[in-house]
Amino acid sequence: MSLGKDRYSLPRTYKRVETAKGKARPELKKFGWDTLGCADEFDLPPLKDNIQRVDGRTISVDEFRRDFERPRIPVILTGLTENWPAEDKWTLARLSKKYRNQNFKCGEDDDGNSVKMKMKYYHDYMLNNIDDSPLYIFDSSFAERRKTKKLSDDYTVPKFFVDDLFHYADNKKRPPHRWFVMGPPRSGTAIHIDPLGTSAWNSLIKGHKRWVLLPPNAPRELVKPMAHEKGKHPDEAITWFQTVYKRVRSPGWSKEFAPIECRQGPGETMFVPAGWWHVVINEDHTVAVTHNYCSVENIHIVWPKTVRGRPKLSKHWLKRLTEQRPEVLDIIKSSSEVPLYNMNDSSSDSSSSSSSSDSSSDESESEESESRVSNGARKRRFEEQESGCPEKMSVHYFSNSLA
Ligand SMILES: O=C(O)CCC(=O)C(=O)O
Ligand SMILES: [Fe+2]
Repeated sequence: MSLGKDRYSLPRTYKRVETAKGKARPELKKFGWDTLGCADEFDLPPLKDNIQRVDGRTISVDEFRRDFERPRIPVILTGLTENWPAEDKWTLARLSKKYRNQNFKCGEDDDGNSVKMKMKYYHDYMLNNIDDSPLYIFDSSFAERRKTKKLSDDYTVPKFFVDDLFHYADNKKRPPHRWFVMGPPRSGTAIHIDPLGTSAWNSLIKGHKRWVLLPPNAPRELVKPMAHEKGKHPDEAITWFQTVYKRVRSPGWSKEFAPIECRQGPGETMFVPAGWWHVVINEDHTVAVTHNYCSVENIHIVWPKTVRGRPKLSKHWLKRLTEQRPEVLDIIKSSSEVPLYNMNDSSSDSSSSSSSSDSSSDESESEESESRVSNGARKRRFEEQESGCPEKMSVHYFSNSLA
């Protein structure tokens, strides 16, 4: 059925792709990656675009906070990428030339290690694969690697998102927060809530993404594929769009949990407020950048989750915020589930958390480099916390709650 080696342009692509696939999704070895024939048959239902769009060039930061960030309303900001070098530089042709021999993360193995592929092979794969749910570049260390860090000069963090309070934590200690994202049609991100109560922005440079967002209080049993819907790709966007999508669009779906949907086009920046479920599928070849952040508007959500999930980081962060942003302490105090004075107490790791392995999860992520910088990895992105967050961050951050 599949053309195998002949499908690709470069002589080594087939081998490299097979190796990456074997690590990222060993369970597909027997079943195969293109067995469902989605490349031939899969069509998304007609679009019902009902998201608000606002011109990012004319709305002020205060207006954005008042109208969208504070009330946690999703919105697409237009016009923000207008002068970004990425507009010219992030074509497939230019990226695949400039970063030809650089490795990018396109998956994660069962032990949480990044699965990487050289850009030249990924590019060939991206253009020529017929996989049902293809490998997806979701790389959070691009800005830290000598030969790929220039990518971060190609865009500017929009003014609405500049005040990221995690910025006060040491860069090595803070959770992964930025991802270079590139993938073919049918690749995407399964339904999830972003980790640690962070909000996100996602600027699309090339191609089109279909998004569905559901409110934070939508019941997880209804928004995630049920056992009989999971099939061979239980944690993939394509499965969601083939199953749950019908449910959330049916007349029986509660108005309270009404979906917000759109097709995001080039130059559009999606704002995903803290706590919202979202699922994304690429309609064509896409290139994007996304950041997660903590601001004065969501720190009341981020703080208690960080204390639980990342106790050691929370102490370090509190110290820095006390020194440099004392005005946010009141918000922290009123959102905190434990008295802040307990935070210096050596017993607080266990007393402040729901699980005795909190501190070890914090230890394991605070130093290591590979998995802490990883997102996009199938595993990391989809493994869930008790509270229902699959991860943009490494699975190691949350090993406490995955147990
Ligand atoms: O562009 C995408 O695939 C969505 C990414 C996303 O939701 C995430 O990284 O949390
Ligand atoms: Fe997300």
